[in-house]
Amino acid sequence: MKNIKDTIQKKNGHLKEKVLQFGEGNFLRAFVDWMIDEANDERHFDGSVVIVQPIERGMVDRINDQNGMYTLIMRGLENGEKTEKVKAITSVSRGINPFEDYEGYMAMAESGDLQVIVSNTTEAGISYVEGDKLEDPLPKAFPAKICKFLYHRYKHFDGDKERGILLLPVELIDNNGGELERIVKQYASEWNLEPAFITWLDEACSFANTLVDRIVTGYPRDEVEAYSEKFGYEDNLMVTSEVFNLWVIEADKKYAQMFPIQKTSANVIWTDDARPYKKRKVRILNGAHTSTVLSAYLSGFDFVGQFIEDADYNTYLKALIFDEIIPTIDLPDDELKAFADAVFERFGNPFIKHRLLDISLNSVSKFTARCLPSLLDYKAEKGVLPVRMTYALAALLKFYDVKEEEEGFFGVRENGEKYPVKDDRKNLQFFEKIWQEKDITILVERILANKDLWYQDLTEVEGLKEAVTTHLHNILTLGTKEMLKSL
Ligand SMILES: NC(=O)c1ccc[n+]([C@@H]2O[C@H](COP(=O)([O-])OP(=O)(O)OC[C@H]3O[C@@H](n4cnc5c(N)ncnc54)[C@H](O)[C@@H]3O)[C@@H](O)[C@H]2O)c1
Ligand SMILES: O=P(O)(O)OC[C@@H](O)[C@@H](O)[C@H](O)[C@H](O)CO
Repeated sequence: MKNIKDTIQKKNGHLKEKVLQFGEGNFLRAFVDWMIDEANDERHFDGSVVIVQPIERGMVDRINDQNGMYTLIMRGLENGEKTEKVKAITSVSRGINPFEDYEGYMAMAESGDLQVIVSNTTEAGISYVEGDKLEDPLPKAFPAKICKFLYHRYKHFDGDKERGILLLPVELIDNNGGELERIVKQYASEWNLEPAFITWLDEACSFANTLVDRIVTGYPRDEVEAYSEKFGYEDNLMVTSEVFNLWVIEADKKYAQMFPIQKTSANVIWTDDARPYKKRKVRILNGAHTSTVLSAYLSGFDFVGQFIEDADYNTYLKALIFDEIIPTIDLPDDELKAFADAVFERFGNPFIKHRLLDISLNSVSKFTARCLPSLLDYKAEKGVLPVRMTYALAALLKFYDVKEEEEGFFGVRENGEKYPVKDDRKNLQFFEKIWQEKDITILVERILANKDLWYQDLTEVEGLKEAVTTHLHNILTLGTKEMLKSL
């Protein structure tokens, strides 16, 4: 069977390369590149995307093998009706591996066509790494790479304010644009770059805070053959997602003219304040994922859709969202409830097979960022601890009862199956060691006291140690699901 590149005509081959994208993962390809594809189809943008691989191991070769093209399959319910929309995405002009083609990568800094930089380097990407230098061809930290790239551009164009860049990081951390800007400036100061460069960053560039929302389930492993048959071509980069999409961008409205993706059917909001949207989404949708999937996986489920169908998990999740998370968010009640109802519908999407093990990746930092704020706010407001959220923390501890083997760290679920646990190696080593402790009270105390995990000593939260110890004890004796039913 022929490949997509030999079957589909690249309709936008003539476009100017206006966007540089750090990250070649499923999410960006099913979200940003799709929006740009729509904007090109409707002749609002006329720009293509150059994808840069942010870390040494990646897949830009595979992207180039397909001439940047791939198929996006969007599936879901619209007004209760099942819907499937298929689109061959042709907005990506090419991929660059900067570890192999440094010149090609830096040439982009000199491009007069370039207007926008998008990034998704996971929650780990926007961070400071000590020791990165301007002389390093590719500094390790992503913000250091950006600082060097922008400095090169600034020098090349002699500080021309017309050559600034709109930066749109989509990493799911608080204040993503602000953080990227802060660390870029930290490197600029450490590297003694001239003050005029900082002025250029301030006046010609914009680091926008953004919030993204779309469930992207990636390569449809089990359905690839059927889809290839249907499309009449082979595509190694097929990606599946839900139909729902939302991109909230906090930036000056002038940028909406330059990058007019809101003119398409994509759901894009340009705003002065993205924080309420972010809080609502991260606490309700991502918080619900992280507080449920570990327990559900231990109980024997593999996909989100399965636990939504289960009466006990459904009841647990409703109470968790409506009684424990929503009261901690300061937004109109009807808006929050509408969003939560939509999340239930999205989790129950009959087409979406969202693997619990995929969602479980890096659950410690996810719990800290996505669940802990709700738990602590609830305690502060009501004076008592939220029972389901504390249960979720106990389930996390059980999920991280791991042992290291040659291929990584593994836990064992209640049906005896082994499962991989993926997280920071230091965290996993800590959990392996601590689980040798047989006294549950001591075990919980040591885990909650570890500030490297939670950025604070959780034993200082009144009653938390006791609540988690009781839940964990019951999980170990009654079983994860039996314990959940009793909440
Ligand atoms: N899949 C979704 O439903 C979804 C939705 C919204 C946001 N996201 C966010 O997108 C991120 C990636 O998800 P995906 O589905 O594209 O995964 P993926 O595995 O397909 O892609 C991961 C991407 O992250 C990059 N990356 C990994 N580690 C990095 C590091 N240390 N520094 C810099 N870059 C790094 C990789 O190069 C790759 O481009 C997740 O962290 C998630 O928070 C995902
Ligand atoms: O993608 P992660 O691994 O950061 O988190 C897992 C899910 O919670 C996440 O992918 C959601 O599906 C997504 O954030 C929806 O917009």
